[in-house]
Amino acid sequence: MKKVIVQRKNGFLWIRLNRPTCRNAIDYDVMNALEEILETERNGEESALIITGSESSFCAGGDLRVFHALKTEAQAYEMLAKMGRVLYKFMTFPKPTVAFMNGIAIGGGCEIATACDYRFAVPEAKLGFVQGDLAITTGWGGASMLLEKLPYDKAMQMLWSARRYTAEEAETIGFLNGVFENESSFCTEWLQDAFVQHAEVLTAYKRVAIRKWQESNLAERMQQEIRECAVLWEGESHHRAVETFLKK
Ligand SMILES: CCCC(=O)SCCNC(=O)CCNC(=O)[C@H](O)C(C)(C)COP(=O)(O)OP(=O)(O)OC[C@H]1O[C@@H](n2cnc3c(N)ncnc32)[C@H](O)[C@@H]1OP(=O)(O)O
Repeated sequence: MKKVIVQRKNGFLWIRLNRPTCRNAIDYDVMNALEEILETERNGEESALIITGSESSFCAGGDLRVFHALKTEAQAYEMLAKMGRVLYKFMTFPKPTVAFMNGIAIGGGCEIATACDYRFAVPEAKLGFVQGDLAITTGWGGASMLLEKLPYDKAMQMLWSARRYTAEEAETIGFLNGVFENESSFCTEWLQDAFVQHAEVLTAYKRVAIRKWQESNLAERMQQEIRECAVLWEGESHHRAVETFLKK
């Protein structure tokens, strides 16, 4: 079974995270697949990219079973920086990007969504930067990207509280651009009229945004954020919190 499914529908590129038994958590195979897709599809024919999850989850963040083997700061940094590079590629993808959160979006799942230009969810989705509960920060550059997308106080509220928000609350705070009953209503009520037909207009606008992020050294800021997380990762509190989850 492919862990990441690529589909082309009505001029859009769909990426579907496909590990439903662990709520589409991200492991190394998923990171590698995403990196390859983002490289090969940069100049593809589709006008925009949509990322979603299979069955009824978007993404439960990093695969805690796999990454719990990483104990030291250096080991953690290597993994975190790898996904950080993938999310920077997402953030600076030359076309519009959309996260359609078809269910739970937790931890790194919210970091992936933050890298996208737009974020939508189904009404029953729960969303949160829960990393704080695991005694770490966002480790894939999510905080730096969130501060580009939300007003300062709203971004910090989501990060500092580590709260799980309902879709309605996440829309109110500005993390979500809208809520749709399902993928089909998202497509007919939003996606099909969202973008002009002239693809060169879409990419030209995206370059304007990307230039701003390049000039404000977003890549470097994400790296520094990843270093902060790697330091905390090594701590006892983090390892204990993950063990508690894994013992459930
Ligand atoms: C490392 C980068 C930074 C981060 O992403 S930190 C955040 C990491 N993610 C988390 O802390 C989320 C942990 N998971 C949860 O809180 C819950 O499982 C979640 C997502 C709310 C779903 O709850 P439920 O729908 O009730 O499902 P459940 O708990 O019974 O889980 C079903 C199976 O999926 C597994 N799973 C869920 N999230 C996972 C994860 N992140 N890594 C590895 N395995 C994960 C879970 O262990 C369970 O497996 P099993 O069926 O018991 O074998």
